[in-house]
Amino acid sequence: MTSTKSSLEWEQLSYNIQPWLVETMHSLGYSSMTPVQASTIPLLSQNKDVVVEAVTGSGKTLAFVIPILEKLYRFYKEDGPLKKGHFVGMIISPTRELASQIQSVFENILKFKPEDDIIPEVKTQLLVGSIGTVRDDVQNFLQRKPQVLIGTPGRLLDFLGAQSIRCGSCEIAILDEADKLLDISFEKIVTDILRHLPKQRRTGLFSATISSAGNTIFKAGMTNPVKVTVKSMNSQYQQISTPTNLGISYIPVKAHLKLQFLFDMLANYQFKKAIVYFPTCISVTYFYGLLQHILKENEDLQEGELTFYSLHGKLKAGPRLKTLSNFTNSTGTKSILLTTDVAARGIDVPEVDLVIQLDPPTDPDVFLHRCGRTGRANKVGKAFVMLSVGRELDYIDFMAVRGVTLDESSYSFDEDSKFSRRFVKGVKKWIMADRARYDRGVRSYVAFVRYYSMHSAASIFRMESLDYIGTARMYGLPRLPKMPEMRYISQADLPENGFIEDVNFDEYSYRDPQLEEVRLKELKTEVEKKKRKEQSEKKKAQQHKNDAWSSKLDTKEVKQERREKAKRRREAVDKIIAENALDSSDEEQNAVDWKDVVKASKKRKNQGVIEGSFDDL
Ligand SMILES: Nc1ncnc2c1ncn2[C@@H]1O[C@H](COP(=O)(O)OP(=O)(O)OP(=O)(O)O)[C@@H](O)[C@H]1O
Repeated sequence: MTSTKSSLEWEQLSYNIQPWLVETMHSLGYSSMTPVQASTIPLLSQNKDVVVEAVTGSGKTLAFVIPILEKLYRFYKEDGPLKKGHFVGMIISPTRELASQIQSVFENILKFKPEDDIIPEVKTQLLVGSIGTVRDDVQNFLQRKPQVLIGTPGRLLDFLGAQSIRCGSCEIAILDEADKLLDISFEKIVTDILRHLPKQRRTGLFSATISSAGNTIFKAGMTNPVKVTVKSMNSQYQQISTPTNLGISYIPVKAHLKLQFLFDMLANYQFKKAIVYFPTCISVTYFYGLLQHILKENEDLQEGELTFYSLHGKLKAGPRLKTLSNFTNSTGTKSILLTTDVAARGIDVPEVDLVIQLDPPTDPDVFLHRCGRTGRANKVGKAFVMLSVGRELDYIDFMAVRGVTLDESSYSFDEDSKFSRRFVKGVKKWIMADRARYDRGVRSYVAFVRYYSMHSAASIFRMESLDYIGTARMYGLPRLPKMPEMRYISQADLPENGFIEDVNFDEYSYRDPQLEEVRLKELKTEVEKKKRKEQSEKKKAQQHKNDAWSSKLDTKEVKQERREKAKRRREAVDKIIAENALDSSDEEQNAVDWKDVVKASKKRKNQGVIEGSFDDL
């Protein structure tokens, strides 16, 4: 079913939810339901499985949180309090951040729950990796008795494996960002989790990008689910896959200017909170360091005008959640979260009004999720994606087919401005101040090239067309790293020994004294090795000269000897013939033949023919 419901009062829901929930929605400022809530809550609260595809920021979270609470009430009414070790609802999320955010949605609602209620207390438990141990989680669960579990796949599966955990009362399971949870990276764990749960439970799949393909439904163990689709309309009343208030633009830019462009935009564009997407974890760390330095040194910006935050999947769960909460709660300055696709899906920071992608993601669905971090819940948002001039511009048509319109950005940028030139100088100074930065830059660059090769739209993002040198310049690298992909650079363009800048690598030092000591030692060994090699080559060359002379002499002597041998043989044959001729005149012909035979035999020898008997000739 495709929803056409516009705003609908909570009181008008076709299924009567708890009255305190209706009041709570008003208290939280949600005066009416969003279309996805109006369509999904009655279905899931009763006895339907659902597959919900609704644009980013359309309120899908409440569309499953309310039915879970409803199921809980029904359970208490019909079966009384939960037995020890049991729970009623489970939500699976692909990231810790999203799991934690869903828990906060529950907490915000539960603050309004009346005390004199059929359920004395409703509790949730967060189950995510690298926060405590599974044993701690189990102990905590048995003590606190939460009715709803929210977690990431790995930890949830481990948790369910504990003997004291009972799944028999589980009435409802939700897969948030279901397409991600059922893709190859999580599928096995998620289907194992679902196997622990009772078959007669309800299941809901939610995402902004999900297909109702039989395979997905089969994997999730659903029977006859209802598909709910909520799209939005553009000004020409056409259905689109992005929220109406979200404007998406592309920036055609040369590869080496991307970072300059980004910094210029962050400094000059009006926004409150921005999310900037980088391709890999290491590139977030690398560019975070670089941009922090540029910011410190920059005279054009006021102190504290911009604040950067760095978030990626290689950080531990604790700092990750803390960074996101700091970014969410930041006020005053322009706040910028530098991140990877770990923060592409589900993250709801209502004040984010700008999203910038340095490159499109390898998966086109993720493009929608990244852009959708802004323009949520009818707020206005702007998303930009940088495309390298050339073949990458085909991405515009590629996304149009998917119902996503990209307009050309009107933001202008002057690469020769003082601001921009200072930026370039700043990058150079930063990278040259410590060779460890170059090493990290090289690793980031190599990781980017590998990332580029993983684009599912491989005909647009071709390895042959990537601007390797421009990209290395954007990474601030004075020298191209040696890697197999360098074969795509034409010989005419390939800089000699990979040098993009004139840098003496023998003097390029590490700031860390220990690293520098090792480098100097290695350099010394290298120099000595080189010297030894040169010496040995010199020696070899001399020897070769001598050898060549003596072998010349050798060949002269050998030839002479051979000539004399042949002469002696000829004389011997002539002698035999002369003696035989005296015996019989008939034999003269034979003598000539024999001479021929000897000649032919010699010829064959010289041609390398294996010699047989004379009869073989
Ligand atoms: N009925 C409502 N009225 C107004 N705002 C709402 C309503 N329901 C939810 N919201 C707000 O809308 C925002 C987006 O909601 P939510 O995070 O559930 O979106 P989503 O559809 O799950 O998005 P995504 O696909 O990106 O995960 C939240 O800030 C939430 O508070």
